[in-house]
Amino acid sequence: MRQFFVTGTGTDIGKTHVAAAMLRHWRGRGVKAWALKPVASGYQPARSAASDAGVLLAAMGQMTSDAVVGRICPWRFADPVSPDMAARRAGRVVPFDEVVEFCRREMAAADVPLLIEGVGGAMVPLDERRTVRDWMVALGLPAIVVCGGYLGAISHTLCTIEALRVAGVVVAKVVVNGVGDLPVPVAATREALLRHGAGDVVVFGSAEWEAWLVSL
Ligand SMILES: Nc1ncnc2c1ncn2[C@@H]1O[C@H](COP(=O)(O)OP(=O)(O)OP(=O)(O)O)[C@@H](O)[C@H]1O
Ligand SMILES: C[C@H](N)[C@H](N)CCCCCC(=O)O
Ligand SMILES: [Mg+2]
Repeated sequence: MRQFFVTGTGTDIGKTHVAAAMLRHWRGRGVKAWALKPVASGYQPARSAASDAGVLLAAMGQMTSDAVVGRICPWRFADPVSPDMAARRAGRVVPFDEVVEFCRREMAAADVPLLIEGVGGAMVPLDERRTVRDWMVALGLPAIVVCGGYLGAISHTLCTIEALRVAGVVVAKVVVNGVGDLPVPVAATREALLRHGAGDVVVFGSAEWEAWLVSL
């Protein structure tokens, strides 16, 4: 099954960037993959093309407009904060059961590869009780965990993986997306993660990454 939940160690870590690369890979091979970004905070309708959903739609070769974005991103909130807070500020809530139901419907209908991007890191609150991790547990999809190469990334990544595993979420792949000024080469971050039991770890854009994509 080529369905994955794309999460990460935090916000701005490259979940959308990695998911878009996967979509472009499939599209380049004539495979019409699909992606969802069901819940987004920091969404500006006037800048829909620059939103996560807009970037994913572009990678799928789809037109972007606020209306089209709504198809893959039904719950959009303006404030660029944790989705529970962004929803509250808008006088709304993130309707957890509806979000899960929306994803399940899309999963059941998909006869092409499907990616579901979370929001922020794996333990980001969706409402007063539930986090992204609860959403992942409800869907039961294998996870792609995107992490960085910054100083602190190793611990953040191991903590994220631990939090997922203890809840029964299968981590299919950890993707080290080391951008910017790095304290050590990304390969060294990967080696450290491997040594400490992170599982299957690849550096984004590496030969192993490409080989994995081809194997999917
Ligand atoms: N490998 C990379 N090379 C170049 N730019 C990158 C890379 N990874 C991420 N970026 C850029 O960094 C920014 C943050 O990445 P991205 O939007 O994918 O993060 P995210 O984890 O999806 O964030 P959010 O929590 O808001 O969903 C974007 O502008 C993206 O284009
Ligand atoms: C606005 C941002 N790009 C994401 N949509 C939301 C990130 C929430 C992070 C909350 C937290 O972990 O403290
Ligand atoms: Mg994103």
